[in-house]
Amino acid sequence: MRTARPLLPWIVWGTAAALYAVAIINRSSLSALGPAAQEHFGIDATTLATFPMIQLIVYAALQIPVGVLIDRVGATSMLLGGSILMVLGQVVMATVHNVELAILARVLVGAGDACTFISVMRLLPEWFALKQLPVVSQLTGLIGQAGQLVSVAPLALFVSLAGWTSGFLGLAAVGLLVTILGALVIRDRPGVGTFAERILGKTGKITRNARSLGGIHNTGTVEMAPPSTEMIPVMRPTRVRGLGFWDQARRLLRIPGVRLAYWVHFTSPFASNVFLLLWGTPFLVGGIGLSPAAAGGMLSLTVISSMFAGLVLGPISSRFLERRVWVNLGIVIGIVTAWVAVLVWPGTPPTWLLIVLLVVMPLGGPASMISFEVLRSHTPRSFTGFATGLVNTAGFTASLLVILLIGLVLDWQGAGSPEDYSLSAFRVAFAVQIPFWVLGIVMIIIEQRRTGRWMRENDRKLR
Ligand SMILES: NCCCC[C@H](N)C(=O)NCC(=O)O
Repeated sequence: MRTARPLLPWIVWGTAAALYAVAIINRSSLSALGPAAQEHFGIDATTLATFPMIQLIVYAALQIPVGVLIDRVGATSMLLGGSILMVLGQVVMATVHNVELAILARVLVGAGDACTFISVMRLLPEWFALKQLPVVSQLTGLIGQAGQLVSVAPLALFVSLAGWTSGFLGLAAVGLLVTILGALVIRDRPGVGTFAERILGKTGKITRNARSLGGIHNTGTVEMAPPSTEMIPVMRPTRVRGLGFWDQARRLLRIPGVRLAYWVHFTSPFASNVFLLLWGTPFLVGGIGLSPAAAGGMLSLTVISSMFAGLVLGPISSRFLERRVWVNLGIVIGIVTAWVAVLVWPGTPPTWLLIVLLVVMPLGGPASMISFEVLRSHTPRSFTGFATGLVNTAGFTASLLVILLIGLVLDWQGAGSPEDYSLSAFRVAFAVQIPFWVLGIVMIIIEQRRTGRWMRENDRKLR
């Protein structure tokens, strides 16, 4: 039973969330620096577009391996290791002029980024009560979003003032500072030493005092109940240790709640990822006919909307546990409706409709965090890293596929470059999202039913 309300969980979380915010700054560091990057490396727009794509592919491909490693070596080590990879990536980015090495830099950034979010998510249930988790998870997403804000105007300003090399070295230095802070502050769970303590072989007073906050891991007895849907008899940590990758995957995927979490994450965030990562500005400028400045203004709506939703959805999903998947589904249906209205509108969609789209679509990001709540309710702790990696792959795979398909459909219509963009070509191209939504919605409904049946059959209650 947790006995006190100490500050340490919040300090650990705050530091981990700062590492996540820096990861997001690194992730999107090229988003406002496209022209500067083209000039620095002497590359065309197509080569520039491969940078975020490669980064995303590396990110998505590493989710499951990183999740497995988190379960083996702990979230703190992976979080700090990821941060060091991003520091190295940005140092390479700062110092090379060669495009191949710049791609290597983006691979390092993508790999480091892949370690961050799921490590932070893995730390949370060790430090917070179940009831607090939805709010703390949403706050984590919100802080990441703040990182996104920094990576747009402030970073571009900094690089334009300090120059390319100093700008990226500055970013690497910030990364190194938060990594050092993380090594001094973050602990896998109460009672376990910080990274620095473990290296030095010493356990400080704060760590020793924090033991009383711990549950299952410190004493060997279950002081804090695991999620009530946990399959304790089959999946105790001691037995799991020897399981191979495929055995773990099979056992996880046999749990309907894990599959449900996967589809929730698959369905909700891809529309806004696709829009913000690549196709939003080309659509607003080349399709709708807005000026780049007006398009930028419209895009900033997405950040505000997503941050607001992050604040609201945490308490909602904590309060309405049984209905959280329906909340997610409602948001997805809202996104689909807004998009379909834009796609079928005769002529250029009016500004109010575009505003509705740009307010509703980004709700999918915070809504996707509900998948991690669902996951937590159904996954044994010893599998959480793996399961979080698996679920986090879903939305990013969908995003990558949709990004690629939109490009292909534009090319297929002969509208693949800015001078050939047209609203009608974008309409056809953005329609590739529809089968992804249909698949996701159908699978959510199927897995939600299976999960309900599984819970009734196993006499489980959702917590
Ligand atoms: N406030 C938006 C949070 C979106 C979270 C997103 N669905 C996600 O899974 N993010 C993973 C990451 O690495 O950022």
